[in-house]
Order: sequence, then structure tokens, then C-alpha cells
Amino acid sequence: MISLVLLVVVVVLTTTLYTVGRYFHDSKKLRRFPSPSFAAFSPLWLMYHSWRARQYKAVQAAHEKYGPVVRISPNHVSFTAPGAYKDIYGFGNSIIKDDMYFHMSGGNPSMATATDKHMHAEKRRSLAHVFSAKEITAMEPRVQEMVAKLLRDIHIKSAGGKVSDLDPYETYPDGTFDIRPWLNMLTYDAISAMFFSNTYGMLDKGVDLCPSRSASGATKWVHGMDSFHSGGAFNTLFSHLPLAWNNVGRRIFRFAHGASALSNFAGMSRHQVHTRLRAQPAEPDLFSRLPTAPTEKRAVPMSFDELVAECATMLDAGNDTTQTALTNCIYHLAAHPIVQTKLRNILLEEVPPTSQPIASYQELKHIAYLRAVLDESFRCRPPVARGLPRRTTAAGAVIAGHCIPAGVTISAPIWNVHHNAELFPEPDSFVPERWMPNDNSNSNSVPPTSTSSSTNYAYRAPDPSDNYTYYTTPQEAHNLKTHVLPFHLGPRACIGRNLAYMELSIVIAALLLGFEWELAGGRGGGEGHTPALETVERFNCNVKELFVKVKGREGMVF
Ligand code: HEM
Repeated sequence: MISLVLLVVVVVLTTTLYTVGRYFHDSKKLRRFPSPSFAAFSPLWLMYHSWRARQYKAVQAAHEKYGPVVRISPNHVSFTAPGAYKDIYGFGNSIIKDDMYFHMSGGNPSMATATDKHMHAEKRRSLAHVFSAKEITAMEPRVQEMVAKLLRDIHIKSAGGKVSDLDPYETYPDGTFDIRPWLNMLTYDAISAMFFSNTYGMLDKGVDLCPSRSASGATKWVHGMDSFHSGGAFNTLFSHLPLAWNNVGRRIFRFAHGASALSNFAGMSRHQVHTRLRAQPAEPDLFSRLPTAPTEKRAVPMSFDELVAECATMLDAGNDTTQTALTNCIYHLAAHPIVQTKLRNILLEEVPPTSQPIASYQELKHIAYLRAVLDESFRCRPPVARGLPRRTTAAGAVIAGHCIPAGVTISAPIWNVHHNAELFPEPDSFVPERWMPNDNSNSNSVPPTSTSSSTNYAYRAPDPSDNYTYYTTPQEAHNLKTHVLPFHLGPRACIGRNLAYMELSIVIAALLLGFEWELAGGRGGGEGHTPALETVERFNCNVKELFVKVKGREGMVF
């Protein structure tokens, strides 16, 4: 017992001495940057806010207090100057993904978690054709099939029913229910249909149960949403630590719920890969494009473990971000009835009646206002809100005019750029009209009438009584193009961007053509005001819940 106490005392003392010594030695000259609380001494500040599921908010508050460059961990500097984004994430520099990604990969990196530039380039080359325009078009019917199930389920829920005996979700007597899990079940079913021709069938069951296969081959049923969310939170939390501490932390907490959820999530991918390798789908799916056998271009196919890692990334990146984007968009539309009606009327005009409510992307992609609604929703509430960590290499880097030596973690939070009042007037307002061109074909042609004090160019506030008339200056139009980057930019930008726009466009159009949406009073909503949406930030910034009241539109059959 005494030796255990002694050991703890020695560890605590050594760690404290090392921490303080490192701060004052300051070999990377990071003491020049201000930092909140004890963040300059220990990663525990960032971990604490990560554990509280509000990292981006804590970093935002730190920037508000200390300025555009803040040290948020002993070896991590965060930047908010708009130019920093391109300096860190753009093409043509030597900056790599931070070690945090390797920790998250559990030693089996995928395209998204590979930190080595060559390994990443090789993986990205092997997977690029999975996301070609031709493949995405071929996947449309699978998405449409799932959207039909979603509409059916929403119809049942809004009438107070249950989708099946397994459906655990409640509809309140006033007809309100939480739409978030249904959008999440849709994205799970859609991604599994597109990748594996083997949907999880969550929308049919009305619950997120799906099979998970352990490394030893045992299969069990798990809750997909919780497996990803609790597992992701656990994974992100420990990945902030240096490798040795990350391993120790995971070992100590190996019996925690998050640890088993993380392993269940990996098992969900393992199950799909195991099953798909033994199946022969009637039509090629996205898995068919993975290098599972030697080809002329690639002599060595992907190993089973590599396939599991890549498919887990698709189940994660291709599902959770999309469900968050959908929930955010429905929130904005429900909170802005004029925008909702305007978009619905445009859809009614543009989409052939025979394709209503579930149109094809071909029928939707030219509708500028639909894209404007999606993009403004991304600007207001990006599904990935935090600064994605990158690492300087031997050459060091100059970020927003600051010289940063080798081996430093750097990031630029997406949320701050999207809400920068110097770039976007009234940055916290949801105004899809910003994205529309100022020509005579829409109401944006009205010239500016006032000058905002917070910007150096003319700005006319959107006017609800005048169909949200808005004048987008050339400067704002340029800023929207260059500084709204929910899919990021540079060599590590999202490879699934076009797939996401296809899915989002079909779903949002169908939800508006099929139903009228209202925020629920009392449960996350309220009469005549826009309630704040509660978020839970694991790595992605998810919506906690979104209670809505939904009315089926006349003539729509589900
Ligand atoms: C609304 C939907 C989506 C959003 C907002 C989004 C956002 C992002 C962001 C911000 C990154 C950079 C992550 C980082 O550096 O840590 C990323 C990367 C990635 N995304 Fe997406 N994504 C979406 C949909 C998808 C879909 C549908 C897929 C695939 C099915 C996908 C697959 C990936 C992959 C594989 C990467 C890693 C790329 C690389 O490192 O080369 N994403 N995404």
C-alpha cells in the first residue's frame, strides 16, 4: 500500500515538475501567445471542455477574451484571422494532420486519420473514384428509397403512432416529436445501402439496432447511434493526450461505456465488410469500387483490417455529419417560416409533379435557392465547428503572419470564421438570400439602403415583410465563396462533398414537399422566437434534440 502511495506521489511530482519546467523553458517560443486558465501548462483544459462536449464554445470564448491567436494547450495554438484558414489547411505547404488523428485511429489509420502525407495520398488515390459523379448518380435511387421510408415514418410519428413494436420514441399528445433520431436513422440506412447494399434497416424497425462483429467473430446487436456518439466522445477525449498517456487513459477506462461503444462501432464496420465480401449484390455499390483484389494500378489489395478502417470512416464521416446538417437545416426552416414557404413554392414550381415529393438530384441541383438554404445552414451551424488540429513539420510555418516552429499543433476553428462580422453582416442571422446573385431575376436586386457600422460595405437587413429582400455586395459574395468551408479545403478536404449535397438536396426537398414544419413550443421551441439549439460536441458538433410539429401536405401519400 505504502509503495502504491509512493508511486502516485512520484508520478504527480514528476509530472508537475516536467509541466512547469516545460512552460518556462519554452523551447518552441509559445509563451508569447496568451492562453486561458491553465491551458498553457496542461492539455487538461482542452480535455475538460471536450469532456463537457463544448470545445468549440470554450475556444471561441478564449478568442473573444484574448484575441485572434490563443494557446489552447501546451503545444496547440488556435488562430481566428480569416487568412489563417488557408495558411493551415490549404494546398502547397508541409503541414500534416496532428498526432491526435493517429491516436483516434487505434493504430489502423484510414484515409481520414492517416497523418503521413504519402500514406494519405496513396489511400486518397485508391478511393477517389468511389466518389465520382457517375457513382454518385448511380446511388440516387438508393437514397430515394430510404427517403420514402423516412416520409412514411414521419407520417406515422406525427399521428402519434409507432413504426414497429421496437420503436422507443414518443410522440407527445400535442403531436410533437424529436426528429433528430429519424434523420440519423435515415443517414445510417442510406450510407449502408450505398456502400454495402445491406441497409441497417433502422427506418423499418424504428430503432437504431444493428449487428456488430467482434475481432473474434462473435456478433451481437448494438445501438448504432449511441455506439458512434459515446464511442466517438471517448475516442476524441483521450486522443488529446500524448501517445503514452492516451494509451494509459484508455487502459484505465477500458470498462467505461464509451470504450465498449467505440469497440461496438468498429464492430459495425467489421460486420458489414465481412458480410459484403461474401455477397454478390445485383447492382454494383460503392464497396464494389474498393481495391479488394489486385488490379493493374494496385498490385496489393486492401487488407481486411484496412477495409474495416476505411468503411468505419465512411460510416462515421458519411453518416453523422450528414444527419447533423439535415437536423440543422430543418431547424432553420422550421424557425423561419417565410424561408420555408419560399423554398417550398420554388420546389413546387420547379419539380415535375410526378417527381414530388421525392425528386432526383438531376431535378434539384439547378435550384439556386435550395442550395442557398443548404449553404446558409452550413455557414450558421457547421457540423464540424472546432478547429481541426494540424502539425507543423521541420520547415515550420507562417500562420497569419506568425512564425510557428516545427512540431506545433495549430488549428483555425470553422465556427469563428463563419460567424465573423467583418466577413458576413449580421453573421448570426440565417439569411439564404446572401447566397443569391444580385440580378433582376430575384428579389436581391434591391439596392442597399443603409451602411452597417460593423462592416465597411453597404448592407440592407433582410426584411421579412418584403420576402427577405437582401442585397449581397460583391465583397460578401466573395467572402461566402472563400470563407464558408464546412467541408474544409486543401488536400484533406472532404472527399464525400458531392455525395453529401446529393443526399441533402433530395432529403430536404422531400421533407418540404411532404410536410409543413414548426418548432415545438416548450420542448426546444417556442411561440414567435427562435430557440437556441442545444449541441453536443463530440468531434462533430451534433444537435442534442429537435422537437417539431409536422403537418402532412394535402395530396401527399406516404
Ligand atoms: C454534410 C456532410 C459532410 C460534412 C459537413 C463533412 C465535413 C468534412 C470535414 C470538415 C472534413 C475534414 C476532416 C478533418 O480534417 O478532420 C471531412 C473529411 C472527410 N469526409 Fe466529409 N463531410 C460530410 C460528408 C461526408 C460524406 C457523405 C462522406 C463519405 C461517404 C465523407 C467522407 C469524408 C472523408 C473520407 C474525409 C477524410 C478526407 C481526407 O482526409 O482526405 N464526408 N469531411
